[in-house]
Order: sequence, then C-alpha cells, then structure tokens
Amino acid sequence: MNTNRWVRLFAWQRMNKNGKEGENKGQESTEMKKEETTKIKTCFYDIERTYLAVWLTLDYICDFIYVFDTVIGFRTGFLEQGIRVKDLSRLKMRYLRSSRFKWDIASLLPTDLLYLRLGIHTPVVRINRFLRTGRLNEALDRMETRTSYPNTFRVAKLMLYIFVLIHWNACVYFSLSNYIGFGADEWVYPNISDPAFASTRRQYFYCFWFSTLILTTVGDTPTPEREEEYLFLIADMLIAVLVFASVVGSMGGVISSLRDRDNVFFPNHELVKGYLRSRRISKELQKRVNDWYQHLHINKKITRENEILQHLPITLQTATAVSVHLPTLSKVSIFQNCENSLLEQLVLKLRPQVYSPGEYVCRKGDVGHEMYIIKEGKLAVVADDGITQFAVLGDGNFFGEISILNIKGNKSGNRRTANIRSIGHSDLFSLSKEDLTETLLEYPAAKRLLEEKGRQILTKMGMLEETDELEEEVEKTEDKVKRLEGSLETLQTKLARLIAELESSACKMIHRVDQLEVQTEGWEGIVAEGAQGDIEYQLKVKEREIGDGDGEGEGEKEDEEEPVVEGERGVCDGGEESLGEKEKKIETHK
Ligand SMILES: Nc1ncnc2c1ncn2[C@@H]1O[C@@H]2COP(=O)(O)O[C@H]2[C@H]1O
Repeated sequence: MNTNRWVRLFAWQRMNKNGKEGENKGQESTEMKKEETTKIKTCFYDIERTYLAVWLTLDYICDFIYVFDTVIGFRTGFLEQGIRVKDLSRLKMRYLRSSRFKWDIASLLPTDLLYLRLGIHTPVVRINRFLRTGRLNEALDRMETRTSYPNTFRVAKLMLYIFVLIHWNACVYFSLSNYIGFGADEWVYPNISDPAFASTRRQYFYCFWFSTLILTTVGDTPTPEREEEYLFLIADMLIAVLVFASVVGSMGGVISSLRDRDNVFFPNHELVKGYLRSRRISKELQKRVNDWYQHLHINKKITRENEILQHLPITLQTATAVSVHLPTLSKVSIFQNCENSLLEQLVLKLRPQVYSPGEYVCRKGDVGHEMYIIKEGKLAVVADDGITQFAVLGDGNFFGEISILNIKGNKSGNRRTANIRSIGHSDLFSLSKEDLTETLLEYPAAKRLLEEKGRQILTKMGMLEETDELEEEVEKTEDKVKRLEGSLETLQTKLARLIAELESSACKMIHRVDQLEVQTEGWEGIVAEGAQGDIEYQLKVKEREIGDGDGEGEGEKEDEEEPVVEGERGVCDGGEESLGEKEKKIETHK
C-alpha cells in the first residue's frame, strides 16, 4: 500500500469518525462500527478493495470483542427474589437457556469460511454479525439510566440513529446507482469515470447528501426515471415520514422533558410573568418577582426539594435530605450537640425559602406560625422604621422561635416580637409550629435551649413578666423542697429500723453470754487442778449444745471474750419494746 493510499485511508477514516460521534466508546460502539463497515465495504467496494488489510483487522478485532462478550454472558449475574445470584453453574445454565445465547452464537458463526468459496471481496458473508444489534440497544438503555445528563444523552442517541439511517440509505443509493449504471440518468450517481465524481470520498459525500435530502424530505432531488428509482424513493419517503416523524416527535419529548425538569426545580416563571402582566401589577413589583426568579436560576436555588424527593422511600428521602442539609443544621447552635435522630426528624420538615433584598420575613405583632433557620445570607432585626438595626443574623442563626414556643411570662404571647428583614438574598429553612412542637416533645433538652435563648431576648427587650418569673421560680423551689422532704422521711424510717435491728441483735448476744456464764460457774477449781484438757473438752461440748439450740455457735465463741457490761442488759431487757419507742423518738425529732 503506497503513501497516497494511507493518506486517503486516514482521510476517509476521519470522515467516518466525525460522522459516527462517540463510536469509540465501549463495546456498543465497536458493534456499531462493525455494522457500518460491513455496509460501507459491501456498497463502496473501492474502499473495501483498497484497504482490505485494514478492514480484515477491524473485522477480527470486533469478532474478538464478540467472543469476549459471549464469555462475559456466562458470568453475568441476575436477581432472584431481589438477591444477586453469583453461583457460576447457575449463571452458565441461565445464559445457555436464554434466547440471547442463540443470537450470540448465530452472530459468531464463522461465515467467513465462505470467503474460501466466494472470494475475499464478499464481505456480505459476514452479515450475521448484525444479529448482535440488540446488545447495542441494551447498552444504550443502560447508559441512559446511569448518565447524569439523560436528555443530552437522548439527543445524542437520536442524532446517532439519524446518522446511521442516512448512512445506510446512502449505501443503498450507491449500490442501486451501480446496479442501474452510474450516470445512466439524472437521478443516479454520476458517472464515476468523470474525475469530479471518481474519488471514493466524493462518492460517499454525494450519496450521503442525496440520502439526507430524501430522508429529511427537504426535496429538490431529480425526478426518478426508472421503476427501481421510484421504488427506492417511495420507500425512502415512507421511512422519512414514519421514522423521522417519530424522531422529531421524540426530540419534542426531550425538549419538553427538559422544560419539565426545570419546572420541577424552579417554579414556572413564564406563567407567573403572564399573570402579573394580565393583572397589571406595578412595574416595581414585577421587577422584584423577576429578580427573585433570576436569583433562583442563576444560583440554582431549589425551593421544591420535598416535592422532588417525595417519590423516594422515606429512608432514602431522609438520607438524601440529611446529606444535603446536615452542613447547615450542624451550624445551628441548638442542634450542634443533639442526637442524629432529632436532625433526621427535623430535616424532612424543613421547607426551603428564598427572600429578596429588603424583603420582610416577619413583622412585629404578626401571629407566629413558623421559625426560621438561616442557610445562607444576612438578615437584620429592625425597628419599625425598617432602618434601625438591633442585630444582624447570619448563616446558622435561627429566629422566629419566641412567638411559637409559648414561653411563660412572654408579654407578646404568640405575636412576633420584632421585624426581620432580609439584607441581601437569603436562603432560609422554615419549620412550622406544629412540626417544631411535635419534634421537641421528644427532645426536651433542645426545647430548653430554645426557650432559654427566647427568654434572654425577651428579658433584654423587657417583655418578660418578672412576677410571673419569680412565681415560677418559687413554684419550682417549693417542688424541690417537697421532693427533698419526702426522701428525708423515707431515710429516717429506714434509719430507725436499722437501729432497732441492731439493738435486738445486741440483746440476743448479751443473753447468750449470760447463759454461758451460768454454765461455767465453779469451773475455776477444776482449772486450778490442772484438768485443763477436760475443761476445754466440756466447754466445747457445752458450746455445741448451745450452738445446736440457737444455730449460732461461732458467733458465741467470738463474743465470749467480750467484756459484759451490766448496764447494757437493762437496754436489752427493754430491747424489743424500744423499736417502737425509737421510731417515736425520731418522729418527735422531726
Ligand atoms: N435582639 C434580637 N436579637 C436576635 N434575634 C431577635 C432579637 N429580637 C427578636 N429576635 C428574633 O426575631 C424573631 C421575631 O419573631 P419571634 O418573636 O417569633 O422571635 C424573634 C426572635 O427569634
């Protein structure tokens, strides 16, 4: 192959590549290329003959990919009752029994062997490779569900289909011209012996252009002269009407779904604009509305998040909302140390709102229905003149809680205590009174924090009734004292019982010691005679007897050495009665 041929080859390849946008991606594109090359080789035989080696190489690379895809088919998992099956023998059996396997094998049949009989310049023998076209659609469908830009993908897919259709039609047109005879009439491809129409590139471009004219029904094609030409044109017109109408229809679908997607994210601006115009709303207000929409669009602010996520299961909704809003919530002081479950409960109840510069979020004296958390932006607590600022609130601050918390002693009741005005554009989350109350019921610590902050503000403003506060304090202290008294009483009763038990056991001990003393009377003489061993033996026997009687022999032995105080006995005698007396004494002490 000389240099000039290579140059032509690359030039043709470039042309082919540009036309087949995205073909070099993945297996599906290889399949597409393969089908195209089969077509182009079969019709534009010059290309096939000149670059035979290149075509053959491409063909067998594609065949290798087909084989690889078939091998993968044996290991492709599937779901059974929602669980992915990984058992290789089952995967194999499933693939072998599927219709896909039959198509795959049919597409891989070595029809190339027919080259031996028909000659190498008959690429049409490989037409069975088209049987894998279904895999291309499968791959495109999967890509469509995975891509983040499904509409762009759909448009690209449509363009690809249109291109392939025109390309195939161009090939058939060229073949038909060849069959009828190049330059035989006005309609067919001009005579290729004419240098202007001799080059392969020119042949392809001319046919592609002609095919485009017919299929897009732009018209302006020469009138057919032969029946074959009429038939071709009629078939093309029908294809154009059916296929292109559906293509154009789906383009419309893509465009409207793009618009729908925007409408899901942003409220319909056109509708509101039309309404404002028809109601002759003042130019200034219209401008404010337009500015608000513009801000939403430019900064991609989404105000309908809850609506967008509503079709997801609640666990996924929560997980998504938590991952989106957690950075904001974790900046809010009251939520910084609270449990995750509280945040999870709250996050689905938050409603995003966007305020424009100078807009009032709430006005003093209005009834409060929700509180706000600042996601982004600056807001001022302003006086009634709207200018004097008492405080500026920023990211992570919250406000509007006082009027919805029913703080005791709040002179303003459920009315707003201040005007809050947005300084620039501000992104807020609102949380309704019902949702907040419901959530705080389960999280009293967070409620206390909120009330505390509210009380501080009210005290600063002098809007917290002092007397009420004092009464509340006194009430609380009384409660505490009562609780303490109760516990003291129980403690004292327990103490009296303990003392009584102690005394009764002391009496029992003294009594036993007395008995022992009586039994051992007169033993001194025997001890003097040296019958120590005997005495000890008798003592042990006596002790055992006593032990058997009371069951407390060991204790007696120890007590034996303790000195016995006469006075204690008196206490013992009255020991059983003294329990009641002790309790009485304690009662009197109280
Ligand atoms: N001086 C202040 N500093 C910060 N926030 C305030 C101040 N005064 C009022 N607020 C907030 O502004 C809110 C107005 O509505 P609420 O009265 O419901 O709750 C109020 C407080 O959250």
